[in-house]
Amino acid sequence: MQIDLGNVLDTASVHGVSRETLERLDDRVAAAHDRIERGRETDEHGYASLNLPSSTDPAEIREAVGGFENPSAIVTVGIGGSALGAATLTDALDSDVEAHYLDNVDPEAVASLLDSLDLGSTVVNVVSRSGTTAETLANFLVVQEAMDDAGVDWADRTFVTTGEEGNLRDLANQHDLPVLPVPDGVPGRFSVLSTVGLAAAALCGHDIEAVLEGAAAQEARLSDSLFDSPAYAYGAVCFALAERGYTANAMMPYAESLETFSEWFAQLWAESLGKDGLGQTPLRALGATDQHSQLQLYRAGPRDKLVTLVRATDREDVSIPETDLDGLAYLGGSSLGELLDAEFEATEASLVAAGQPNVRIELDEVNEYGLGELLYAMETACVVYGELASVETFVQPAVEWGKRAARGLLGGGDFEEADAVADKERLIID
Ligand SMILES: O=P(O)(O)OC[C@H]1O[C@](O)(CO)[C@@H](O)[C@@H]1O
Repeated sequence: MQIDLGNVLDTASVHGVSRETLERLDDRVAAAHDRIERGRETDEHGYASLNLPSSTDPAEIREAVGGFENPSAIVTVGIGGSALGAATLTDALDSDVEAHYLDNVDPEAVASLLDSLDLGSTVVNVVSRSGTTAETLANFLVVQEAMDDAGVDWADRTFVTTGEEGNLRDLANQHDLPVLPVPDGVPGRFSVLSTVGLAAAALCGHDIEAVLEGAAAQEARLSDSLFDSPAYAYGAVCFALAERGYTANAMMPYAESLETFSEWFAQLWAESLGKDGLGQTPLRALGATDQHSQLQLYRAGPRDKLVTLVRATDREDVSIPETDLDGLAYLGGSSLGELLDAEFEATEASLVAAGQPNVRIELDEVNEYGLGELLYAMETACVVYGELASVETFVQPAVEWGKRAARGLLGGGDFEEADAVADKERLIID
C-alpha cells in the first residue's frame, strides 16, 4: 500500500500545508507516537485497538463459526462498528455465502431481507459490545420470531459476539449459544481486526489470517516520524488541513468493492474526531460515478475539503470492444480499467489545477491483505490525528442524549431528553 501526498504539496500555496509544515509537525507526531506506544504496551483503553494484528486469535474465530456447516447466508445483526467493519470485508470480497447486515430498524428493509432468506441454512451473528443497543436487540427479536415461524431452531443457527455483561451475554448464557468475546478496550469503530469484524468473513471462507497480516505490515511501519509512517503522514496532513479550514474529507475509492469501506471510514473519522467543536467531516463518494455528481463542488466549491482518492493497481479488467461509432474510436480496444484509471488521474489533476488538495492511496489489490493494510492504516491515522488535536479519540459521549430520548419516547424510562423532544415546537409548511 502507498500513500502519495504529492497533490497536497502541489497545492500548498493555496492551503498552506507545505513540506515545512509537516517538518514542523513531526516533533508532535514523535510525541504522539510515544504516547500511542505506551498506551499499547499497557493495553490502555482504545490504544489496545492497535495491538489487534497480534492479539486477535483467528483460531478462536474459526472454532466459533466452524460448527455451522455450508451456510447459504450469514446475517450479522449489529449496528455502527458492530457491523461496518465486517461489512467492509465481506462486501469487498467474493464468496458463495451471502453476507447480510441488519444494521438499521427500517421495517421494510428488515422484512424484505427475512422474506428473501432460506432461514434454515442461514447463520445469525448478533453483535453488540455493550449488549444493550436497542436497534440490535429489536432486530434480533424479529429474526428470532421469523425463524420460529419458519420452523427453524433459532438457537441452533445463532452465535453471539458481545462483552462480558449485558442483555446479549444473558441471552447467550440462557440458551447456551456460542459466544465470541469482544476484546477489552477496543471501541466498535476500531474493532474490524477482532472477533467483531472477522467472524462473518471467516464464515464466508475468507482468509482472515491474511487480513491480519496486511494490518501487521502497516503496524510495522509505525515510527517516530511521519516521513517514515504512511498512516501517520496521512493523519497529520488531515489534521493540518483541518486546522486551516479544510474541515471535510471526501473518501473517494475508485472501486465498487470499497464502497462500504467509505461508510466504515465515516464512523471511524466522525465518532473519533468530532469533539469539542473540532473534527473533519467524512464525505462518502465513489469514483468514477461521483465525478458526475459531487466533483463540481469538490473542484469549484468552498476551499474546505480534502479529497482522498483510493484505488487498487491490480484488478480484473473488462475490454471495450472496437467500434466504428463516430467519436468513440478512442474507447474501442481499450478497457474499463484503463478508462477508470484515466478518470482517477484526470480527477486528481483537475483538483490540483483548481488548487484543491487531494491524497492518493494505492493498494496493490482489494484482497484480504490489502484490506488489512488499508483498515489498519486508517485506524492509525485517526489515532495520531486525535493525539495532534488533543481530543478523546476513543469515546463517543455525544451519542448518548439521543439514545436516552429514544428510549424515553418508547416508554423505556423517564428521560428529560424525551420530554425535550415531546415539547419541541414544530414549524410545518404544508
Ligand atoms: O456494539 P454496541 O455496543 O451495540 O454499539 C454499537 C455502536 O453504537 C455506538 O456505541 C454509538 O452509539 C458505536 O460506538 C458502536 O459501534
